[in-house]
Amino acid sequence: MTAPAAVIVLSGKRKSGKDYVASVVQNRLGADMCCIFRLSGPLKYQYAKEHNLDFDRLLDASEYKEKYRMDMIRWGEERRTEDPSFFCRLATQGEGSDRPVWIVSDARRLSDLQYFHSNFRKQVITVRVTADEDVRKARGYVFTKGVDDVESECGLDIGVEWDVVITNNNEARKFEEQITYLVNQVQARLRN
Ligand SMILES: Nc1ncnc2c1ncn2[C@@H]1O[C@H](COP(=O)(O)OP(=O)(O)O)[C@@H](O)[C@H]1O
Ligand SMILES: C[C@@](O)(CCOP(=O)(O)OP(=O)(O)O)CC(=O)O
Repeated sequence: MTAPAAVIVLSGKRKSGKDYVASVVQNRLGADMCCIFRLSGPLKYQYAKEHNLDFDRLLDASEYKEKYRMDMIRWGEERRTEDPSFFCRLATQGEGSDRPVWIVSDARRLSDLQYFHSNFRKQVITVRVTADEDVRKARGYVFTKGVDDVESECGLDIGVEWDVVITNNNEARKFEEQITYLVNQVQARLRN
């Protein structure tokens, strides 16, 4: 495997816009340069297989995914307890891993950040995507006990110094400036 030049690790609460930011950044850098990896990808794949569910429907921002979220969290925790880097490793193998920029769209736990920091110390750019609660609600967020008050959503709320913070509150100009700052950070690493 060729090591990537930059690894963007995104974190943020449900409906803050992690996937949206990942695709905006990918479009800016070009799909040939850049690959989006979701830690929840291999988790959902294996969970769907074991529970006879529709993997594709677990991938989009749908009610179907929300129906199974709590149980997927529980199931994923069991795997992570055995091996904290299990999903980080699986998610970043395979198609796209030869591209120079990786975007990991969904870090949730300190163990996720530790994995990327220890394997890609110089390349990592950590990014927190934030949005106000009313904005997240307008995008479909509804507080759910057992989901929004557990590590899956709160594990990185405090104690992390993010390299970049992107505020995604439907303020196009501010959003654009922050994306440009992030893209510049990536380009600096591509030049090194
Ligand atoms: N800046 C934005 N402009 C327009 N739509 C957005 C923006 N940010 C997020 N959205 C939309 O809000 C919804 C939730 O965003 P998403 O990226 O799926 O959030 P997350 O991955 O954090 O749960 C999606 O339908 C997405 O397209
Ligand atoms: C069980 C999960 O992997 C489900 C994650 O699904 P998405 O990554 O699609 O979630 P959002 O972007 O927050 O809506 C969460 C976990 O704790 O691993």
